[in-house]
Amino acid sequence: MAQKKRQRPTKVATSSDPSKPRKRQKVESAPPRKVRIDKLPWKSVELPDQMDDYEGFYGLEEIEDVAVVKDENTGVVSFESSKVEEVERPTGRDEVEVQVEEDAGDEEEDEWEGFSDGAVDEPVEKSAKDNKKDKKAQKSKSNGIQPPEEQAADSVMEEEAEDESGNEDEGEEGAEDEDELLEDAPINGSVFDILMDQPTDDEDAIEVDVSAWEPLGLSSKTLDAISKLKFAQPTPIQTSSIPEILAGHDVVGKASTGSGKTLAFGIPIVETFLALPKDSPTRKAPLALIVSPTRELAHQIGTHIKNLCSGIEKGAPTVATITGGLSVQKQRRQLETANIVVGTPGRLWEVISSGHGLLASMKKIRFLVVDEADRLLSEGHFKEMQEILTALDKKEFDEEAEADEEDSGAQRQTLVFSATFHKGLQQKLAGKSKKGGELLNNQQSMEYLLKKLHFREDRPKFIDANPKKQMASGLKEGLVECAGTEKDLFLYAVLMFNPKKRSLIFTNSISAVRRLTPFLQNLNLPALPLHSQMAQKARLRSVERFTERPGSILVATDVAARGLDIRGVELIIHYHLPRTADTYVHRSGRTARGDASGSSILICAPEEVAGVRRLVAKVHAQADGASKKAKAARFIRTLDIDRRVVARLKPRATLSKTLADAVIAKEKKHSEDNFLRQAAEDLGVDYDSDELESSAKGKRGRGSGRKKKEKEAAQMSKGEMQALRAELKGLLAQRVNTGVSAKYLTSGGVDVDSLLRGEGNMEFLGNVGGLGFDDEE
Ligand SMILES: Nc1ncnc2c1ncn2[C@@H]1O[C@H](COP(=O)(O)OP(=O)(O)OP(=O)(O)O)[C@@H](O)[C@H]1O
Repeated sequence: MAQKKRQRPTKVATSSDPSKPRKRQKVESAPPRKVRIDKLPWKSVELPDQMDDYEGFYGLEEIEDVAVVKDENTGVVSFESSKVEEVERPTGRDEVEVQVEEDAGDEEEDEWEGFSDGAVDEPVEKSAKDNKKDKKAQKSKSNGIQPPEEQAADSVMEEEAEDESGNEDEGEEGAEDEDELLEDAPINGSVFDILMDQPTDDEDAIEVDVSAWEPLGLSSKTLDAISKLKFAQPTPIQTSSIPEILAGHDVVGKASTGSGKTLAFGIPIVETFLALPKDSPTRKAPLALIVSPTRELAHQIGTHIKNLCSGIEKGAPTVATITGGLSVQKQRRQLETANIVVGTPGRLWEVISSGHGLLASMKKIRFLVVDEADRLLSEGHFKEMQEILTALDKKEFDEEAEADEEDSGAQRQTLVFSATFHKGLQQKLAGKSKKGGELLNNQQSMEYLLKKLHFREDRPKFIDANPKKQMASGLKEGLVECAGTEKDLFLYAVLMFNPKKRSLIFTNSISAVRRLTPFLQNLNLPALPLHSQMAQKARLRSVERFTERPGSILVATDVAARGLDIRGVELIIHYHLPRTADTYVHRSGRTARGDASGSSILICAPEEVAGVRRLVAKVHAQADGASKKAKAARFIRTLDIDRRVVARLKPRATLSKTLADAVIAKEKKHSEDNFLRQAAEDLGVDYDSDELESSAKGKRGRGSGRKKKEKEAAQMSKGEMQALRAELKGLLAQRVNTGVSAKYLTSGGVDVDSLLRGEGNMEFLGNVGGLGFDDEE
């Protein structure tokens, strides 16, 4: 039975707000005209892959942009459409933009048309006209109007759930408010283009000698593309993985952060695509599925592979990035034509399982890549990964009929990459675990999932590109010990000792980010916040500014710990200790990427020092046979900051903290008041904050001291705050003189402002050699 469905007539976008970027222009549409229903361009509907009972749905067809009109008097039903060129081609018909037709059905676009998902790129053959268009797009970018394809790349940050105590859990999609994202989305520039350091047109022309890549057996097309990326030689993980993957093996790859893992799997995937016969149906279907735990990473990987593909003259694969926050319909369309699909598990599952034959084509992929595998195969993403893997391997009735055929899983290669693997996971992946081991007892689910990965070989090739180290070789590690209550002051001091360095400060809570950012800003430091409760636009803007402005400081939760590939991060400061050794590795991995060097400094209270040393020892455990304690001492130095200097910085830090706390307490009180007022209104009672407070009196419990302080801070008057600001300004204008020490006296004291400008007397920095604090290196 043919099912006919009436589609809502397409609205043509109009806007009263000229500042809002519009994808389509307002067009004069033809008036609706009566049409013959049997003459319309009906489209057959593909059935969902997951539907068990097809009965009654065979032959389902749909039509768009047709209104069903019932005559009130006669009861006769007729059909009207304003774009029916397929039926009756009217003469002199007003032009209707084709785009309208393409987009019909995506309801939200009637409201907002500033960005398209645009994640599928056509990386081939840019004509002069295209280049011109690109330049134009660049120009509009600087005007604040972003080309749609770039806006898509911008909408990438993962929305993490975070509890009050600041435990940030990078859960996937779900909780996201699409409307908010759409509203937030358009910002200047594509963060991921910036992150990936896209070459300019002029730079494009320069190619480097890539003979060092030749032993890997790549085609000249791929070598040319690598040459355009200016990567003269492969990194160790690329050298080891590429030939194994090209030889058809499953690979589990481990290599330190920033060591080029993306291209270690990206290059062989692209190479395999290029080697497909011209008429291979796979050229028009997905060849690889790359799953990543976070949106930003997925987009980074997508951009990275697209950059490689854009250097291929002809016939490059198309790449689609499928993450939450963007329209499912559009992503489905992109997926339909993509050869390489990168995405986060939640949205991937949502799109793949939405029907339209996508699952059937995804089942034929030749590569499944699990990036940041330890993260993807653990809590949070487990369920969605499991669903994807089950669906990819599930045989349909027609497949079952072909009993002799090999498992569909055996057709595909599985590539698993990370900088960190739990020992148990590593053993499991390498096929070496003993039955009854820790993993089996404690993580039955992971065991199950590993089986689901369905390696085609009993033992995948385990490649550990740097078995001695998880940390980048250019990384120096240090710790600063201070009283727990003085962490803010010491953070300020460490930053002062590192003038003009692009620094990333990690905290374990959103509230700490909220507090530390204004604390540092009050002290004239260029601090930017980043946490999961920020609006997406603000998050992207922070990353963008951090990327663009040398010497800026990003204060972030662990949302920034994995994968962010920002060039030139010189200093990582762990304001709060990382909760696990792996987090330490990933946080610290945001600096010293590739051949670069960088420092990682932990700020510890005395009671935290022992734990930190254990953690660092664990990270370096594989280095050699020395005792853990000896290793930790070797790898992490205690930085001996001159306490007299810190004492001189204290008055300004205290003032700044008082001001930052007051602003936050006021904001908090304001939102609490609003909440309680609303609750009282809902209950139909009067709201009296004093009454509430007096009823709470006497109930002294945990946190009451803090609450008292908060209350005092919230009550600070405008005048008092102004006075504090003036005092702080005065202090910041003064030189910080270390005074007593003959050493510093001879050096003429310390001018903090000139230090900030990178002009200070570096002797100020005290005895902290080896971490880039001084000129000794
Ligand atoms: N052969 C190469 N030569 C020089 N640079 C390279 C090479 N391969 C990759 N890179 C660059 O190194 C940087 C890090 O690469 P990538 O993001 O793949 O690292 P990663 O190992 O995945 O890091 P993480 O574990 O932190 O995610 C990127 O900016 C990339 O462009």
